[in-house]
Amino acid sequence: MALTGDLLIGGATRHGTAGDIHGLDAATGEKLEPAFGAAGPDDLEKACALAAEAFPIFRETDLEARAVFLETIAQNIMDIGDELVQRCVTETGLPQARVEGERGRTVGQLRLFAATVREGSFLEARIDPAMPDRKPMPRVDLRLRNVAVGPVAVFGASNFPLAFSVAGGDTASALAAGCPVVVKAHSAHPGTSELVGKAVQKAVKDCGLHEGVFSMLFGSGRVIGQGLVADPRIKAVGFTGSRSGGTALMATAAARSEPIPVYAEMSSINPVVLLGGALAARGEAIGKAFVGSLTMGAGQFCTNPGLILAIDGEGLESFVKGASAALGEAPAATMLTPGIHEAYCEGVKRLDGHSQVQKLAEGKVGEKFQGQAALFSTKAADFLANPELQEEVFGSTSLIVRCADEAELQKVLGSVEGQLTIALHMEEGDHDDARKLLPVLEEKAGRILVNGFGTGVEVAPAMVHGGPFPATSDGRSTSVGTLAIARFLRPVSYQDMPDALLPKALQEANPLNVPRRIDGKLG
Ligand SMILES: NC(=O)C1=CN([C@@H]2O[C@H](COP(=O)(O)OP(=O)(O)OC[C@H]3O[C@@H](n4cnc5c(N)ncnc54)[C@H](OP(=O)(O)O)[C@@H]3O)[C@@H](O)[C@H]2O)C=CC1
Ligand SMILES: O=C(O)CCC(=O)C(=O)O
Repeated sequence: MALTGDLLIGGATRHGTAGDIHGLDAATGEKLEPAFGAAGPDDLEKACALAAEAFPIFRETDLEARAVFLETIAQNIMDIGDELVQRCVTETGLPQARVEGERGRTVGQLRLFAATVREGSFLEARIDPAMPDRKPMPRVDLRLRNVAVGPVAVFGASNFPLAFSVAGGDTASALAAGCPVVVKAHSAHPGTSELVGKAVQKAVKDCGLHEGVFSMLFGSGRVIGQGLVADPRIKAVGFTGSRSGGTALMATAAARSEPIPVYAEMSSINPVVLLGGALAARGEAIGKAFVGSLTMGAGQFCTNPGLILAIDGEGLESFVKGASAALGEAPAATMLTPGIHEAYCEGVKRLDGHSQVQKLAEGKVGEKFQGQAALFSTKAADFLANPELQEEVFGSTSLIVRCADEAELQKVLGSVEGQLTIALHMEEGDHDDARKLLPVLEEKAGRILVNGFGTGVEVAPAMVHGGPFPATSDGRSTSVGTLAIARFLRPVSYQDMPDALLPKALQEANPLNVPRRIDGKLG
């Protein structure tokens, strides 16, 4: 399919006239064709108007029809074939196998949401039947279900050009909830975005849905992205990216005359705690495994292990030995954009130049836009005294914090900001120490994992890919897994509503056959 660089506004395509955006070859920095036309105010207006028009119809689509729509998107993405993989590899510098794997994850995610919609428990249907004879007061008939919140703005992420982008988890969960979506495409992979966007647009048509269910705009975040979040027809936002971008959108959403929720996944350094028994038993092996996680995808994962915590001693030295040896062999890797590469190099330079930080090891030197992995170390007291050492360096760099004892380890954990993940490495003999740490780990992170690393998030019902600020803007939510749908739903209660007027999910005969909690019990 020849790329056109057009905006997708409902069922139409049109070339934006507010400036040109070019994808870049991530490996060389060269401009790629075609030029993508940035959206202007009229395009934004049209996309939001169509989304608002589609909303009342789309939110009441049959569950089966909505599930088929999600499956059709998945199939249409697969039908693009190799062209999608090749364009994505060129625009992002990610290896082909990774892009193919991510495509599998993306379509798997869409199909999982289709199954979630069919199953129906996301509606949270509850019925508390009337008790006319209750004394001293009769009880009213109360019925509750979730409804979609309204049109959702989705910001594609640079580092997961498929799974967290145009048809990624935010879009899939918003559509599953019954919300039309307007995507602000990430300028780092516009060709990939157009191909996937057209697959979604075609699915809307294939399934006979209102054209306003999906639109996609190119343009600068500060202009078109801000305009989208400020538009009164948008009722929620999904975002994955930088802390500065996420917090800017939170401020815009909060300043509206009708404030709306922003679900932004932003900054996390994902502490890895190495307990004594594990270090003694297999410190070197953990060090080697850690480098695998650190360098995966050039370290451009929000779950990247950016902080290692352990009590100083022989065990930690064996970890350092294993990690340093593996890191020395780690090839440099092309980063997503020249800007992200530059930010990474600056971050590494900052750590390298810090008077309280020592460099322990480096990966192989690379070419122009390739990131060289690095491992640093500092003392816990210095880490506590220098809060800037907590700042995320987005890429393959990590900092070891050497603690004097358990109390200092607890103190360091208590000082870190909210995280997506915290990993514990332990043996059975470490259970007592781990038990003492669990309360602070629960307070700090959305996912606590054992003897592993946070990279490579499973898309599953029990997954939490979230965490307290700044990991996300709302630690009560997840952007991965079936629970992600809850971000785009709100409960409505119906009191003494005649059966004929009730939504199907709450009618006495349960015509949708959805799970319901009757008088507090699942029936
Ligand atoms: N923790 C994580 O998961 C991730 C963190 N990052 C961090 O972000 C840095 C830059 O990467 P990038 O992916 O471009 O992330 P950004 O946050 O810069 O961009 C993400 C999206 O938000 C838009 N945007 C950025 N700033 C604003 C703003 N003030 N108002 C409205 N929209 C905005 C961007 O548009 P436009 O590009 O047009 O400005 C883009 O579409 C990385 O170096 C890394 O530090 C990146 C990816 C993931
Ligand atoms: O680790 C993963 O698979 C997902 C990571 C992620 O959400 C991100 O890097 O933005």
